[in-house]
Amino acid sequence: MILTVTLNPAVDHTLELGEALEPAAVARTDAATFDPGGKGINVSKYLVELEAETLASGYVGGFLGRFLTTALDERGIPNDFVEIDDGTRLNTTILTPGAEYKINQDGPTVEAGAIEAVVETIRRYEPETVLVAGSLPPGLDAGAIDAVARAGPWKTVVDVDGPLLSSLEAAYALCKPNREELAAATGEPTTTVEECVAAARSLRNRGFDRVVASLGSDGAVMVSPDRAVHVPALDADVADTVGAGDALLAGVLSERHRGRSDEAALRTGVAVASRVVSVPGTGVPPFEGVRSDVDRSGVDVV
Ligand SMILES: O=P(O)(O)OC[C@@]1(O)O[C@H](CO)[C@@H](O)[C@@H]1O
Repeated sequence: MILTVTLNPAVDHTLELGEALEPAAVARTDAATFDPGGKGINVSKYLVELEAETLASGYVGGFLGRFLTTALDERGIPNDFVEIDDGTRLNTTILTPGAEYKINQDGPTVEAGAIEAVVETIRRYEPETVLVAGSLPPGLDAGAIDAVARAGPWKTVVDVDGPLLSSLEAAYALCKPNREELAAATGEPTTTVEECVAAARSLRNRGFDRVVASLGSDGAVMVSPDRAVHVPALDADVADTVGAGDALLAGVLSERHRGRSDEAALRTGVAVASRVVSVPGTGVPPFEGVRSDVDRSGVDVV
C-alpha cells in the first residue's frame, strides 16, 4: 500500500470566469467546484484511478474537514484522518482566459506533539511506502516529516517546498521538487533540462535515493542511483496546472510499486499529468487510454 500523509489538507475551490478579473468590479460565474485537496490527497485520488492500493491520512478539522472526508468517502478514496480542533483551510483557484490565480491559506495550527497520532495511524496499515506531501501547517517543522520517515520500515517519499526539502535530515526513497523547488533546495541553476539533471544529482547526494523533478512544458526527469532519464511533456489542452505535480508523482509511485523500471514509471507519470492538466481544479479526469499515451511518450537517458 502507498499511504499518503497530507499534514495541511485543503478544500480546493475552483472558479472559472469568462473574462479577466477587474479591480472594484463584481465578477460572476456559475462554474465553481469544491474538491478534497492537498498534495497527498490528490496523489491518493489519482492512485485509486490507477488501481493502486492507497489510503489518505493527515489532519482534518472543522466543517471543511468534514466536507473533505465525506467527499473522499463518496468518491471511494480510502482515508483515515486525525481530527484536530482548528478548521481545515479553503484554497482558491481562479481561472480567467489566459491567467491562473491560486490563493492558499496557511491552514490550522497543529501542536508539534500531534505528529505521533499520524505515526500511529500509519503503523496500523503497515504500508510499504509513505508519501508526505504539501506545506506544513503552522506549529510543525521539518522534524515532523523526519519523525514519520524514521518511525517505521516503510520507504518515505516527500513532495515539499525547496527550503523544507533542504532542511530534512532523515533518509528518503524519493523526492519530487518542481523546477523552482529544485533551484531553491540546491542553489543551482535549473533553466535547461541538463541543469535540472545536474541539480537533481546533487540533491540525491543529500539523502534522497531518487529525485523526480517536474519541469512543466519540459516534461520530467528522474535521477536514480545508476542513471538519469528525461521524458518530454505530451501535448495537452491545459485547463490549469493545479495538481499536475501530484499526478506525475501518482503515476511514478504506482509503477514503481508494481516493480516497473524508472523509464516506465516516469513515462506513466508524464502521461497521467497530461490528463490532469486538461481538467480545472483537482478533479479526477477519466484515465482510460492513458496506457496508449504512455506508448506515445518518448524517453531519453541523459
Ligand atoms: O499549500 P500547499 O500544501 O503547498 O499546496 C496545496 C495545494 O495547492 O496543492 C494541491 C495541488 O498540488 C492543491 O490541491 C492544494 O490546494
